[in-house]
Amino acid sequence: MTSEQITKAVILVGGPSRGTRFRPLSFKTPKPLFPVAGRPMIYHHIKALSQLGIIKEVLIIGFYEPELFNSFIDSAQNEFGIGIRYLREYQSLGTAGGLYHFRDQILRGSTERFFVMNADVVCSFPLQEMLDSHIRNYEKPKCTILATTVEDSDSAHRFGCLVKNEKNQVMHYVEKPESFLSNLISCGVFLFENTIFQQMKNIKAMKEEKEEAFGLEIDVLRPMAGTGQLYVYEMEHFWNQIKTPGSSVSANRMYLQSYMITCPDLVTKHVESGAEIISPVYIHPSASIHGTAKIGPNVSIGANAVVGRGVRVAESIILENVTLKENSCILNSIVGMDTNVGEWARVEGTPEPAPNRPLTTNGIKVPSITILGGDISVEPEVIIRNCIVLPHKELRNSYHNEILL
Ligand SMILES: Nc1nc2c(ncn2[C@@H]2O[C@H](COP(=O)(O)OP(=O)(O)O[C@H]3O[C@H](CO)[C@@H](O)[C@H](O)[C@@H]3O)[C@@H](O)[C@H]2O)c(=O)[nH]1
Repeated sequence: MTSEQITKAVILVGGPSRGTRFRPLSFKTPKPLFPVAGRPMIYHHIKALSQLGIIKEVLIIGFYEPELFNSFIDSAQNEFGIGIRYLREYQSLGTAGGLYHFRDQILRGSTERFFVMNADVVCSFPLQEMLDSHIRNYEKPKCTILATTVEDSDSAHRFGCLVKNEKNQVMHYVEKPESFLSNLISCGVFLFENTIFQQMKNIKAMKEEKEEAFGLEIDVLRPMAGTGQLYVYEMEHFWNQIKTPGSSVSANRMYLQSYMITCPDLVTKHVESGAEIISPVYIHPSASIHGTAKIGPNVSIGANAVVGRGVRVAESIILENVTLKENSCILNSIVGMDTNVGEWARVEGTPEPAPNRPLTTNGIKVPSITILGGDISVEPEVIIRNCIVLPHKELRNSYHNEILL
């Protein structure tokens, strides 16, 4: 086997009925295109795939309207020189259902094997290492799963949990187990041999009879555990899920910090006005930053944003067409597009302590990052702290720990 035989990759993006925990940020932009480190979430997947140098085509599979992806696909094809297509499921077919439905497209051109990546992960994507171990070390793998160890055993139950042997073969796989199985979890990135579709054919027939959803993890991977065909590649660098808006702020930080070392062209080192930049930061070239502003660390600022005199921004994502007026301060927050923050206003949150915890406890909102959903006006001098604000609001007073509908 040689690595040249790899030709394809699939990114599973789901559709509008999924990713509800990501609201209000997914109202205008589909979650897979939400900007993290200044680029759409799945840009980072495609960038990593392009660095392998052998991927001929990336198929984005989901049940969003195809038009939503057109301009992203055009610009990513130009940048990376890889064919990229969006394939739409007529309805949610499940994580294996979409793959199986489009198997002819995936296999077209004699595809030997293909990556499958969940869209909603932030990851250092050690794809070359994963591919090398799949090819070199293993006897007869049908699939290799990218895995990582979570330190906090209490959170392992939110993922696919794996038990492996000394040959890195998966002996047990349980998707989101009710009781503790293992700290080794699936990162939602897989490498399949093309023969997987023969296996899927039989399972699919049974599923159709029962009219059940067809899931990659439960229906395909779990039965492969203990058969010697399912392997694991354990990664060392950063990985996380992006389920909540808070996790997109951590994802922003992880990509910016990593690009500062691996890809310095993707971060901004200085701006013409001479504003103080505390790296890592990404600022869109069309944004205007006053020379007395102080930006960073871990900030991304979108197109046409205007950042005024004396503004302070740290640990935040500022989307396009946002205006931050004189001496306003934004910390641990996401400011949605077309928002205006008045002079001396403060928008601040609390870094997410534990991802996926409930929004409220006993009816009281738990402190978290602040999210201004978009098209919001924050009047001068008000303080918005630990709040989630839905779009199209005028905030004339200060609010703490509230969800403003
Ligand atoms: N095309 C398509 N995509 C889908 C569908 N359903 C979900 N997806 C996409 O498939 C990915 C997995 O989503 P979920 O099914 O919601 O699973 P999860 O809770 O994120 O858990 C998965 O990822 C974890 C790592 O982040 C894994 O640990 C876990 O085992 C599993 O693979 C996401 O990118 C989601 O958008 C579908 O019907 N069709």
